Amino acid sequence: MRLMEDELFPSTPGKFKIERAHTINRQFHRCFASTSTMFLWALFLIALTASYLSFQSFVDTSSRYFNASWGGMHWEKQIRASATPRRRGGVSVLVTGAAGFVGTHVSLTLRKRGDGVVGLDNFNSYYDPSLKKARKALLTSHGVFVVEGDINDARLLAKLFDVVPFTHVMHLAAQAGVRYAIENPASYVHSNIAGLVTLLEACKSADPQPAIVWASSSSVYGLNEKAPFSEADRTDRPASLYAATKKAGEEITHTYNHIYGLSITGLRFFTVYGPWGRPDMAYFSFTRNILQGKPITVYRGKNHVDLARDFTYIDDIVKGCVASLDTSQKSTGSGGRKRGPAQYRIFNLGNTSPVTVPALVGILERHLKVKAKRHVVEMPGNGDVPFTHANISSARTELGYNPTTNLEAGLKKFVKWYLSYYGYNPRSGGGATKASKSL
Ligand SMILES: O=C(O)[C@H]1O[C@H](OP(=O)(O)OP(=O)(O)OC[C@H]2O[C@@H](n3ccc(=O)[nH]c3=O)[C@H](O)[C@@H]2O)[C@H](O)[C@@H](O)[C@H]1O
Repeated sequence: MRLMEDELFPSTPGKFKIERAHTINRQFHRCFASTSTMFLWALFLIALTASYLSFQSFVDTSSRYFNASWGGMHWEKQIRASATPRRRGGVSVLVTGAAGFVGTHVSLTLRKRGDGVVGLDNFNSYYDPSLKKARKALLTSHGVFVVEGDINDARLLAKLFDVVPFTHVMHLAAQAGVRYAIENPASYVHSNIAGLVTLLEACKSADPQPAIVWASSSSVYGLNEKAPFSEADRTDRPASLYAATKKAGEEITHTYNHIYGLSITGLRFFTVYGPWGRPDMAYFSFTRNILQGKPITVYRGKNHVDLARDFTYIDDIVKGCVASLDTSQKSTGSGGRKRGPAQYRIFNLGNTSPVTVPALVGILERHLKVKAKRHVVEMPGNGDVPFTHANISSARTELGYNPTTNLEAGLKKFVKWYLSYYGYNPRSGGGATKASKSL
C-alpha cells in the first residue's frame, strides 16, 4: 500500500516528476488553505450561532420583562407615588384583595384621609371580573395604584416590600363564599392557606416588618350554639371548608406572631353587604333575580326555623378595619427574627342584630317595589350554619367600633347603587343590564 508521502514526494525526481511534485505541492497548499478556511468558517458559524442564541435569550428575557404585568422603573415609580402618604403621620398600606368588595372600600377610605395605599388583586373569575375592573377604575381615579398579581407570587411580594417600606398590610384577598367550597375546595387552600403563608413569609422578611390586619370570618364559630358569639367561644367545629381555612388562618397567623414578632389583628366579619358588593352573596343575587322576575331560593333550617344572619353594613366594617390599623402596634421582628413579643388580636366585627333571610327578602321587595317569587327549601348540607350573632364588646372597647347602619337603611343604599350601576329596565320585567352602569 502506498503511503501518502509517496504520492506527494515521489522517490525518483524528473521533470515530469518535479512538475508533478509542484502540482502536488500546490494541491497540498490549496487543500491546506481550504481546510483552514473551512476551520475559520466553522468557527465563524459557531460564533454566529452562539451570539444568535444569546440574543434570542436576551429577547426572551426582555420580552418577559416588558410583558410582565409588574416590574420596571415606571411601575416602581407608580408604586412609590401611590404608597406615599399625603398627610402628616399617614401610614403606608398594602391592601391585598383591593379590587374586592371590602378591599375597595377600605382602600378608598384610607386614600381619602391621606394615607398611602397600594392595592394588589389577582382579578380571578370567581365572580364577574368586570365588576372588579370597575372597582379598580374607581380606585385609580382616586390615585390608588392596583397591582395585578397573586398573593402566592413570592417574587412579586418581595419586590413590593423592596420598593416600599409598608407600615401596614391590610390582607383581604381570599377565596370567599361558604357554599362554593363544595365545588372548588382547592381554591380555598390555594388562597386562604398557601397564599396567606406566602404573604406572611414576605411580611416576616420585610424590613421594617409591617403590622398586619386581616379578614377572618364569623364562619369560624361553625356549630357553636352559644349566642351571641364571643371571641373566646370555641371555634374548633367549622361547618364548611371555607370556615376551616379561615380558622387555619387564625392558627397560622398566631404562629407567625409567635415566631417572628409580627403584629397581627384578625377580624371576624359577619356577612358584610352594601354598594359594590359581591354578586355571589344572597342579598345581591336575590336583588338580581327579583328584578328579572326569576324565582329566588330561600333556605330554611330544620323544623321550619328561618335562617338568620348578623348582616353588617360595609361602612361599619370599614370603620372597624381602619380602627384596627390605627390601633395596631408595630411588629417587633427584623431580618426574619423576633426581637420581643408582638401584639396578637382577634375581633368580631358584626352588627349585633341578626335578621332572618325571609325578613331580608321583605326589605328588598319594599326597596325594589317588586314582589319576589320565593322558593323555600330546606337548607342543604353544604356548609351553611343556622344563624350568626356577634358579641362586639371587645371591638367596642379596643377599637371604638360602633355599627350604626341597620339592614333596612343599608339595603336601601345597596339598591340605589345597584340600580345606578346595572340600570333598570321595567319593560323587560325589571331586568338589570350592565349597559347603563355609572361610576
Ligand atoms: O360572615 C361570614 O364570614 C361569611 O358571610 C357570607 O356568608 P353567608 O352568611 O353564608 O352569606 P350569604 O351567602 O349571603 O347567605 C346569607 C344567608 O342567605 C341564605 N341563602 C343563601 C343563598 C341562597 O340562594 N338562599 C339562601 O337562603 C344562606 O343560607 C344564609 O343564611 C359570605 O358570603 C362569606 O364569604 C363569609 O364572609
